[in-house]
Amino acid sequence: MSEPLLAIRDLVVEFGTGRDAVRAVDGIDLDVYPGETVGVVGESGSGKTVAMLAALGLLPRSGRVVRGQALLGGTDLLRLRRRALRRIRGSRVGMVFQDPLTSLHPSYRVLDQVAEAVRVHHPKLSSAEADARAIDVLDLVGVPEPARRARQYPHQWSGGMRQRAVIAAAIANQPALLIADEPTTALDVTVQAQILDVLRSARALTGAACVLITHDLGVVAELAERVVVMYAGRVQETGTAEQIFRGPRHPYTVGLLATLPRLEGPVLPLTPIPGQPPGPGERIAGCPCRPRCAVGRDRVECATSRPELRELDGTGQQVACHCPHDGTAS
Ligand SMILES: Nc1ncnc2c1ncn2[C@@H]1O[C@H](COP(=O)(O)OP(=O)(O)OP(=O)(O)O)[C@@H](O)[C@H]1O
Repeated sequence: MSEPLLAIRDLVVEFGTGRDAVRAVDGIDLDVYPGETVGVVGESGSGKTVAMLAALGLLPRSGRVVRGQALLGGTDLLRLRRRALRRIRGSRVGMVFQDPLTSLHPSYRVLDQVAEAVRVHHPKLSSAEADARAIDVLDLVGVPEPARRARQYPHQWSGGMRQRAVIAAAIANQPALLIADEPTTALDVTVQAQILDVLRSARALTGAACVLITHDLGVVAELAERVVVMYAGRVQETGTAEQIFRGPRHPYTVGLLATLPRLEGPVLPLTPIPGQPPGPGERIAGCPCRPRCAVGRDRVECATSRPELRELDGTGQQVACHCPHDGTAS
């Protein structure tokens, strides 16, 4: 395999300080290879967003990286100065967040905002050239009549069209990496499939690798080649989409999959995973999944020792569990 484009190593992120510090990301490793899509899944609060924000130098003031590396093409983003990082964001890395309204400024025309994304990284372009490039990209992401529509303001666009504009701004500079954080969650169900299609074609057009952060395994099944399952700030399982969907080894992943509606076979009621994730700042001695795990709930080892992420049988699939599933059922 080639070198990873993005390699996150032992990343630890905390909010607050001293005894009140809350560890949101607790030593994760994550590799993204050129051109691939990695789905990062987990329930709300599992640390997916914070991990990526930390890697890109976008943590809110109360958050800090305690240790770790985020290597993009070998350069540690966590050691870069703000200006250098800003240059990388929007050029080598494009970002799409959940709510397009918060990514677009309400008082500027869509055209100005996409053209600005172009101009920041190509300062020598004239404004007419940047506008033309912006209109081309809006066309690529499926905005109808882009030359006319782009002169409107975000509030004149539907949610789905606004997300297309955000995707256009994210890919305008041909990034090597696209980070999409819950890109369809705020949208109407009918529009979600269209936006997934737009992401798929954005990926194909740019050849960018993609980190797709979502709590929705259905979205991951549609787009990702590899899957990382997070819980309580840690990676619990990782493997190819095929491995995770057909032979999950971590009881938590098995539970997550049971919450997925099935298109084939009898219609079964959805089974939520019983219980709640650990609260922020809760100290965990053993496996963080144990209180919600039918397999490990009463095992002493699960209560006392933290399972490390390890490869089980030479397939590349890794799991952090003392008593993994045998992988024969999903
Ligand atoms: N601004 C903040 N201040 C304090 N703690 C925070 C802040 N943002 C996140 N956290 C902490 O980090 C944890 C992980 O949050 P994160 O947003 O990464 O979760 P997530 O898996 O992306 O879930 P969601 O899908 O709900 O965003 C949260 O449970 C919370 O304890």
